[in-house]
Amino acid sequence: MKELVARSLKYQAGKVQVLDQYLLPHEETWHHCESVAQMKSLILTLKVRGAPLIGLAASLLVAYLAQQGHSKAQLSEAIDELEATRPTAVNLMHCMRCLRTALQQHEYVRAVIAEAERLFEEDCALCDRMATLGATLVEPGDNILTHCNTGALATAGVGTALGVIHHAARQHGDIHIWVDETRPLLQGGRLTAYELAQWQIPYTLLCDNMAASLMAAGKVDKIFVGADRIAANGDFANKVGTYNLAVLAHYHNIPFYVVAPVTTLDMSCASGGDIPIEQRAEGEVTGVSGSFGSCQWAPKGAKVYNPAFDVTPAALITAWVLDTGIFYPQDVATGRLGTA
Ligand SMILES: CSC[C@H]1O[C@H](OP(=O)(O)O)[C@H](O)[C@@H]1O
Repeated sequence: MKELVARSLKYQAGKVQVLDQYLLPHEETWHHCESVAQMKSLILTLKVRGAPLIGLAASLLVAYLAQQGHSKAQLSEAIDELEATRPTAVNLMHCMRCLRTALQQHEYVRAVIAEAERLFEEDCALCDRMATLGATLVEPGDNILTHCNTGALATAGVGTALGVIHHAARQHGDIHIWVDETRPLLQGGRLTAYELAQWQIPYTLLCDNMAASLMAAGKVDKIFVGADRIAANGDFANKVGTYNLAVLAHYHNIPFYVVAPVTTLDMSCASGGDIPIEQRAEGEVTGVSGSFGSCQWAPKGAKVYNPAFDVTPAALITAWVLDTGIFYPQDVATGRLGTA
């Protein structure tokens, strides 16, 4: 396998290495991953996270196991297990489907390794295409609001929605970013703030429930978010709280853009109602535990609702920024969403 290096995932010195995103921003710790069980745990605990990245990390691990001499049957089992780790982000299923096809080849070891390398390098290239396309929608002086984390940490390239912001800031210089902290796991407050600071892009952090008053005050010009799965009719699933922003943006006539690789499109889902939504543990809502502290604020035994994602209907979306182009509602209506 060739050396592959991204912001939070790399194959280097013969090892699959992942940056522990749960410990960011205060600790940069890399884990060396050698087994399916270990990769599943890293993905389930969001130490490895981000729709494109979880697919790529799983792919690198399968390629590593192939290189280590695992049998076709063992690799097939590994692919099935990894594919079932998190149900919403379709990039994971896309990557595992690609490896399953490679595994059917006679020279399956070489084919699986080549496919994992292709997926990694392809994601890096299409992040740049999306960022370049999306930056054409940004104007000098824009105040842009974003949700969760969709940067280089979540992909093999510059990111999706945050990649657009990165390229737009390089072009216009004077844009400012409103960062939703993104309860309960604070991907915005911990990771997006961290990436924007490293890129020296001005930002202001806010609690998710503050976005409405910001829009009412006319302080948000555009909203850019990522996606975990886009249905055939343009509805999409993304980090919970995205739907809130879309409804508010519609009410306040603020352009609302979703940015994702075309592999996020799942034509087998006719509409958003067909997208499986991951439900997560109560402890993420009742308190916090990790490098950023540990305490429980809710009473013991509190009942909790903790969906990791929500679904935004296509009617609330201004445009879909994919690596194959920028698509508008009329493109969805004529079945052109995603076509190059
Ligand atoms: C380019 S990342 C897309 C997507 O993934 C994130 O989910 P998670 O942090 O649970 O892995 C979030 O929904 C991002 O918008």
